[in-house]
Amino acid sequence: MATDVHRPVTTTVSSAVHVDGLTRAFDGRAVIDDLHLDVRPGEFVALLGRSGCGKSTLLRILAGLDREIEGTVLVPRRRAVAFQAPRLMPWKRVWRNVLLGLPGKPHRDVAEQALAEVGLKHRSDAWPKTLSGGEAQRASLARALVREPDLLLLDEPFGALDALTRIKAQRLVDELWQRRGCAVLLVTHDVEEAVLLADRVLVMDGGVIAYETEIDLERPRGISDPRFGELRAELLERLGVEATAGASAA
Ligand SMILES: Nc1ncnc2c1ncn2[C@@H]1O[C@H](COP(=O)(O)OP(=O)(O)OP(=O)(O)O)[C@@H](O)[C@H]1O
Repeated sequence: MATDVHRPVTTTVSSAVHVDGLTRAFDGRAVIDDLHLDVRPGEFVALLGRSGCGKSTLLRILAGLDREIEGTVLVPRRRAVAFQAPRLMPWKRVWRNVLLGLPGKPHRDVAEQALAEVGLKHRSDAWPKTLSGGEAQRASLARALVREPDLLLLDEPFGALDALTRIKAQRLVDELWQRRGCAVLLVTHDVEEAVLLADRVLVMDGGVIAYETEIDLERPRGISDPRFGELRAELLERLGVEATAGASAA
């Protein structure tokens, strides 16, 4: 199911992401330095790491938005990305934003189906500026979903949302992932969010995946589970943050 970022050829590689010896330098400084990563089809992976360690750079490479790389990157042809800023075109109604960039002339129903999935069908005709932050983020998710991705790339999609909206958005992504069965790579600063949602959490440091841990918790997960606290503490330590009650940000 995977295809090469440079040469979009379908291969028989049985992973949703296969990265081998990836290096990306800016002005002679390698931000990603011989990185290896495999994501299984349908796996939910969260990527943590201190600010500036290269998380977004990696995500942009996987999205095919940055090709100035060395190494091997195999990803599915059907992949979609949602960023922290919803990036909606203000002059297009919500449903038209959802269809933006899709090949052919997809029917409005296609957009409305995706909007229904994120609970936003009733805002289909709205202008982006009239949406709340949470609604705009859901529209951005709908735009990713209409691509029927085998790999969904999320770059801090909840970062700008208030706490309550964020919890709702996390639940929505969890539901969508379970329903769609696509692989997800979620870049986040929030350790609790990572432990709540992911099958596996990676910590990026020094240009590589420096640490990873499987989240061996049943779903649905609750932060009151003692094992949740242990995993949270373990990851915070890896991020160089002292775990105190209530600390979650990397
Ligand atoms: N286009 C670019 N030109 C030059 N330097 C860049 C470019 N894009 C990223 N960088 C640098 O690469 C490093 C990694 O940036 P990146 O945005 O990937 O980090 P990040 O881990 O996502 O950070 P944050 O968590 O703060 O979003 C930073 O030092 C950044 O300044």
